[in-house]
This record gives sequence, structure tokens and C-alpha cells, in this order.
Amino acid sequence: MDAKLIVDEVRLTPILISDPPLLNVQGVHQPYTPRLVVEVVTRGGVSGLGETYGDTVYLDIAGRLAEVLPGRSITDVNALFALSESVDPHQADVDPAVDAGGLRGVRTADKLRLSVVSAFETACLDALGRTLGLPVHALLGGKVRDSVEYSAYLFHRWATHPAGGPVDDWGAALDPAGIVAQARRFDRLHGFRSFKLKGGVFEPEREIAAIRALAEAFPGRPLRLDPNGAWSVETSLAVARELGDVLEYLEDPASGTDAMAEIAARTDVPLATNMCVTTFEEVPEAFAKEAVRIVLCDHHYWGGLGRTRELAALCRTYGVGLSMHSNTHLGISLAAMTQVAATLPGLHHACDTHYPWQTEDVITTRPVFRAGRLAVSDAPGLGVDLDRDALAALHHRWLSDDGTHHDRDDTAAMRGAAPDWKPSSW
Ligand SMILES: O=C([O-])[C@@H](O)[C@@H](O)[C@H](O)[C@@H](O)C(=O)[O-]
Ligand SMILES: [Mg+2]
Repeated sequence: MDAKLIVDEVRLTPILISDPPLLNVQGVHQPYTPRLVVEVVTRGGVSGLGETYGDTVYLDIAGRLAEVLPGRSITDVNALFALSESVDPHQADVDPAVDAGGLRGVRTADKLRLSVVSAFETACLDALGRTLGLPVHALLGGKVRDSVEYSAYLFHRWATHPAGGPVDDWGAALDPAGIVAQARRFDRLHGFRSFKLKGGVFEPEREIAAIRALAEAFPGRPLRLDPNGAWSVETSLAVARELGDVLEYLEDPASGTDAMAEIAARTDVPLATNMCVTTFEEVPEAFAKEAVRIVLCDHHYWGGLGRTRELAALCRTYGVGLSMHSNTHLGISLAAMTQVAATLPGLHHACDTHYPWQTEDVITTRPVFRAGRLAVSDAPGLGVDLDRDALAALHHRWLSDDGTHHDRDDTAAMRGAAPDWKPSSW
């Protein structure tokens, strides 16, 4: 093996990034959210980047994996899965509740581990691409498109965080007019064609009214509503009836494969998910029951860019559509999302991204959306460079935090404002 390809060192940098007070079924985003930046440095002196969730449970696994990677080749990405299993001590005692802030289905030991592996895989591919002078998409078999379409991600939100924190100039959006104003600003700034509204915050009638207002303001544009499983089957069907003429798809209206399958059987509105199909183990049942028409892939918890392509092949085989889920993330993840999305032939919907809500980053140049699309970089690796000063500042914030923000918890943030608050379901 070429010595240049051997891992010399792995650097893990937990950071806290500022985040606006976006509302969802579990509460409100905290003012700062944790992310982990992974750097894999080769003996050839090349450094590759990856990014993933930064909560404590991920940091634990990442620390163990980082210890055993030096001496192995950055080409050995398939070996990362077995290697991560061999170092993960927490496999048996994972709380299977829905993730405390991520809303990406139930927690499993596998999913936690894969969310870490994905950042290491991305970092290895970035390092390999930089070493060979090739973009990551070339390492995945080549791009099938030159740009990737993203959708605007609309949220009901407060103007400021109740307990203080970073302030932006978006103001509150708590009714249909506020959501339309937010959409207009996204349209003006980034040219997004599709709009997704995070639902499950207010009673369904108010969210239906917001989608209707969007349909009037942007006739013919693809619209989606995602209450993260907050509704019953009957409520979901009622919403589907109300909005069937304007929705591109309804995302996770109810929780669980059985509920989704029942809704799917009784409406023509396509259902999408990033909650009931989140692992390969969940695929057979959901596909057999025809519970979803679109799976939202996410390279973080599916285990990386290679596994995302495997999921895409499965969806293609079973005639299920594909798009991409997003959670709060920075530019390294956005670059990884764009590189893998560029290689997926059956990507027929605009991908989700939280990125426009993020005002801080650890890369030197912010990507620019044009007409809602990002150009696919042909530069070596992911095509992004680390801003070490920014990384150090965000790491310093993480070090200075008393632990309140080390684990994302939207419910805790909401209870800071309303101590008796409980997630609603309709
Ligand atoms: O950021 C949020 O509040 C979202 O609700 C996120 O946690 C979800 O994972 C995600 O965006 C989704 O599509 O369900
Ligand atoms: Mg969703």
C-alpha cells in the first residue's frame, strides 16, 4: 500500500454553532447546537474532512474509532463498519426513544455508530480525492448532473431565543403571513423553487392555512409539509384531503410504518419519510406494506456516501422515489450531500437543507445557491477548505459551555420558556 494513503492522525473537534429559534414538534432549537468536525490526516500530509452530530454519545464512539484508524489506509472505507462495531461499547444500552433533537426516527446503536462512521468515511474520501486530484463524486463513480437542487426549509419560529443567545434579522413567523414572508425571502436570496414547511408545531388547521397561503403566493411550486409524525391516521387523511391538490408530498404525517401504510392506502397524496425508513432493517417491511413513495436519504445516519448509493439502488429496484433529509449542518456536510446527490440517477425531488439558517461555518467560502441549486464541485475531494480560525472559535465556545448545549435537546429548550410544555399530537 502506498504510504501516502496511510492514516497518520485523526483530529476530532467538537464545536457549538449558533442556531435560530426554529420550532418543531419536540420544542425549539437551542441557541447553540453541537457538531463534530473530523479530520483524517494521511502520512502524505493530506487532510480530509467530515462532519456529523456532535452530541456526547457520538463523540464517545468517534473517540474510540479515531484511536484505531491510524496505520490503516484511507481507501479502506468498507472496513470502517466492522471497525466501528469492534470499538463501540454502548451497543446494548441505547434508549430506543425518538432522538431528543434530531427527529430522525428511533435511536438504535447501529444508527448512532453509522452516524459517526459516515463522517470518517467522508473524511477518508475527501483525503483520497485530494491525494489523487479527483472530486469525491468521481470516487463514487462519477456525477450524473452538474448541479443539485435544494428546497427552502420553512419553519415557524420566534424572533429570539427565550433565554437569550444569537439574534438574527428574520423576525418571528407564527402564522401563514409570516411563513409566506419567510418563503419570499428564501426565494429572493437563494432562488429556491420548492418549499418545505416544518409542521407539528400548531394545530393542523393553522398549518393547512400556511400551505394554502404558500400555494397562493407561489402558484404551481412544489410544496411539502412535515409534522414529524405528530398526527393520527385520521388527521393525516383529513390534511391530505385538504391539501391534496397542492402538495408534492406529505412527509411523516404519522409515526410508524403501520400508520404510514394505512394513510398511504387511503390517499393519493405521496408520502415521504425520514422517520420510519432510517435503516436498511426497516426497508423490507415499509416497502412490502407500500408505506412510503419517497425515502429521504441522509448520509449521516445511513452510514456514509457509499451506503447512500446502496439505498438509492434499493429504492430504484422497488420503484420508490428518493430525496434527501437534512438536520442542522455546516458546509462540510453540505458539500458531502451535494457530491453524493450528484451521483444518484433517480433523485427527482429537491433536497432538504438547513444550511441557509446557519450563519456560522468552518469552511473558508460559503457555497452560493443559484436558482435554488448548488453547482457540483469538480475540485479535488469535497471541494471545501477548513477555516482553522473559525473552527478554533467554535471549539472554544464548546469548551466554555457548561454542558447545557453539548447534547441537542429541543424539549429542554422549550421548557426553558414554558416549564409545563409537552409535545402535542393531533
Ligand atoms: O431541525 C428540525 O427541527 C427538524 O425537524 C429536524 O430535526 C428533522 O430531522 C428534519 O428536518 C426532518 O425532516 O424531519
Ligand atoms: Mg422530515
